[in-house]
Amino acid sequence: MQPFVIAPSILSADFARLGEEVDNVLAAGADFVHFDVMDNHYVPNLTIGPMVCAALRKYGVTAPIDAHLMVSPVDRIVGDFIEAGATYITFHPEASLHVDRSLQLIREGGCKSGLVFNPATPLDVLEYVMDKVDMILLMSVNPGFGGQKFIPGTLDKLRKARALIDASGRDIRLEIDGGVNVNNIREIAAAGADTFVAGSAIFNAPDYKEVIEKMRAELALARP
Ligand SMILES: O=C(CO)[C@H](O)[C@H](O)COP(=O)(O)O
Repeated sequence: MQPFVIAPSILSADFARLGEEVDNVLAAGADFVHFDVMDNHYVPNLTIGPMVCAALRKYGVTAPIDAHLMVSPVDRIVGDFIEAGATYITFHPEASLHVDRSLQLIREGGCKSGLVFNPATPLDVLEYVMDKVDMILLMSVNPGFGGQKFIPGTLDKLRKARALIDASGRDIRLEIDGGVNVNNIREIAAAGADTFVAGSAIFNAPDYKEVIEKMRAELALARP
């Protein structure tokens, strides 16, 4: 299993001070920057796009940027995120007409690729593209908004995804996104996740370092 990674979702950051917020959360111990892209079409909200990703790189952010595309269509915007300096590009299989091609586009651009599954979306498609994904992201809320409650049924789905990854023998990250906090992160890790997106739990806290340290202490108990 891969080392644990904490990926704060900048959806809950103060957009007016985004560069500073990203600096602060990385200085507080975060590993990745989780970058939520919403198009007011695939999901009922509108956020940030490749220009903001490029701006963060220009500002000096060197940490991996994990771009979660909640957009449809997918392929048209993939090249822009590759250019903008994204590290991972993940998308929802139902949002792409040609899942295999979208994954190839991401890899050919030099980025790591991944698929995202909503709470009620089955994992079936993985059977055919396991060799083309570097990350599997399970949504533990319905996508579109931060600050929602973790859907407990996701724990079983995590166990299924973990079994698929282990059976594949490949180094694929298993990321979880939605309602992750200090109180549930250990149970989520025990179910198989290794990469943890947390938005409101980190950015709504007065001290980012304290929350991230508490999360790491819980993770250490999940995998002693
Ligand atoms: O993708 C998302 C919503 O679609 C967010 O990343 C996610 O919900 C994180 O926010 P929080 O930790 O507050 O639940």
